[in-house]
Amino acid sequence: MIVTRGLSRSFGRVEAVRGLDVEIGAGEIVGFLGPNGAGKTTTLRMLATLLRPTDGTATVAGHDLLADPRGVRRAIGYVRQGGSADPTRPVREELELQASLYGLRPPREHVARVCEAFGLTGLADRPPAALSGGQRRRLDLALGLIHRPRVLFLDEPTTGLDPRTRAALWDHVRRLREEGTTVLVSTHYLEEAEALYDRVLIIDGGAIVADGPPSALKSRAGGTLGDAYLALTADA
Ligand SMILES: Nc1ncnc2c1ncn2[C@@H]1O[C@H](COP(=O)(O)OP(=O)(O)OP(=O)(O)O)[C@@H](O)[C@H]1O
Repeated sequence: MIVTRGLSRSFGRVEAVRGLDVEIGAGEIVGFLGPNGAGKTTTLRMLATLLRPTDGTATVAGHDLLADPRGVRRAIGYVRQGGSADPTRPVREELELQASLYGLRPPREHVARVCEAFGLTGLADRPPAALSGGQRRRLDLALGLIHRPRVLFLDEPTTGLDPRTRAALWDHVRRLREEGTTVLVSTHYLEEAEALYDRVLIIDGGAIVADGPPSALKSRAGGTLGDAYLALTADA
């Protein structure tokens, strides 16, 4: 579902992502871990066609990033770190607009269900500017999921969420797995990676330093996933 070959991106002299070769199958839920500045966001932005690779290539849901970026965009949802909601448009309208951008005319009930799943029902008439940080994050997630993408990229989705909303997001990701959605999630929460992800990719200095199920990384390190992470990544 996601295949990268030598995918690379430099910013001037900074090699943010260096020759990524990764294959992620349909329905896999993959955690993307790594220190600050390791290259996670840069990778996700390239896969979402928001940033052009300086070298290498990738396909997402069978569409080539460079040859068919529109095909990629139609197949994916992308929830970026800062969120992308229009601060002035009320939540319900924003969700309906997002769905229509993907050619969907969802019945009101679908939008209502998504609002319910992310605790937005009572907030649907408010603009994002009038939401708390965590409520806005929930809207970002709802916007990324409303059109039921086959591939979902989540950039630190649970940062700033309260424990209940975080648990609700986890439930949602488990449901997506049952529906066969492929999800690549960057996170700094190791307990989340252990509880939720089939597989973990650890990136450091722009290169993948580990790739496998959390249990395999733990047994290789002879300790916790935290021990494995610390052994595999360099001090900043
Ligand atoms: N627009 C840019 N111009 C110059 N350098 C950039 C740019 N965007 C990212 N970088 C650099 O590329 C490297 C990778 O950054 P990236 O945002 O991908 O890291 P990350 O793993 O997502 O980090 P974090 O966990 O802090 O979100 C860093 O050294 C960063 O400073």
